[in-house]
Amino acid sequence: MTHPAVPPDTTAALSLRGLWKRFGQKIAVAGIDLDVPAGSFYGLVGPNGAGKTTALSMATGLLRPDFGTAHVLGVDLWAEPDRAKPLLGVLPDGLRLFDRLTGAQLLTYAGLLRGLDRDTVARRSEDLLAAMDLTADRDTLVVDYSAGMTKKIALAGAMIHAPRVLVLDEPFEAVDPVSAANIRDILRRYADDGGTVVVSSHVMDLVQRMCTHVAVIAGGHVLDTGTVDAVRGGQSLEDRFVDLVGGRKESGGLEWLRTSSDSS
Ligand SMILES: Nc1ncnc2c1ncn2[C@@H]1O[C@H](COP(=O)(O)OP(=O)(O)OP(=O)(O)O)[C@@H](O)[C@H]1O
Repeated sequence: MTHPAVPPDTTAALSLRGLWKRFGQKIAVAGIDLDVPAGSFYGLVGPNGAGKTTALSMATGLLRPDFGTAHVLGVDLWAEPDRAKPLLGVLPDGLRLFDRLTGAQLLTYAGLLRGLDRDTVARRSEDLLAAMDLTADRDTLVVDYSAGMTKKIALAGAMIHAPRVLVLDEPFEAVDPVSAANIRDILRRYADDGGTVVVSSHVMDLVQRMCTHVAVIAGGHVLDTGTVDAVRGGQSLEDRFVDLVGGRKESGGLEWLRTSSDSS
């Protein structure tokens, strides 16, 4: 629940207090408090429908909360969006891109929109295309990219203005293992240099290996939060997640699905 008495942590990369969102009858996020330490690699995990995307959208200026606040490095996002948004790079869930642009054009567009000059945009675009292994496809229309390539160009677009905090919803979904490893290296270097990364993911193994901190969310609430080692407490993160969230089912009930020749 909300703790209005605990003020936001102004040293944190992200400090969420009492975030709340209702869609009709459905309470998607029911009072989330969370502090993401600056310089951390923070994983947000939770079952489908837990409220991760809704919480991240409210934390990054994409969806207005019903209640609560989000501070980015001490700046109140919803009170001062013009100051807070330059600090953020965001890869939203299901992002719609201008996919009739080429990869290179899309990065140019993202850089200019962020107020960078053309030379800086050109230099950073080439660096990012190389880092994402997309140089050979720089002049291909994004509509013709694969799902993984699209994810990578969107991630590059989120990084071009060198934000202090990167918030990435499922950044590794559909990305091949080699590209995923390259992206992990890029993100780890970014965090080592003082940047903060927040990722939502369903892949517990990846979060356990990659993240310093984790928050487990279910039913719109934070169930546990802290360093990955503290949260998993000697178990694998996956086992701890299942303990916390529950919901393992006996695999009965779908008898009709069993392929047998004697079905009528
Ligand atoms: N625009 C919307 N209108 C109505 N209900 C919504 C809307 N967005 C989200 N919800 C509901 O809010 C709840 C939380 O959704 P959300 O997308 O935040 O979950 P999630 O943790 O990101 O899930 P997943 O892991 O499946 O992506 C779900 O029950 C969802 O159906």
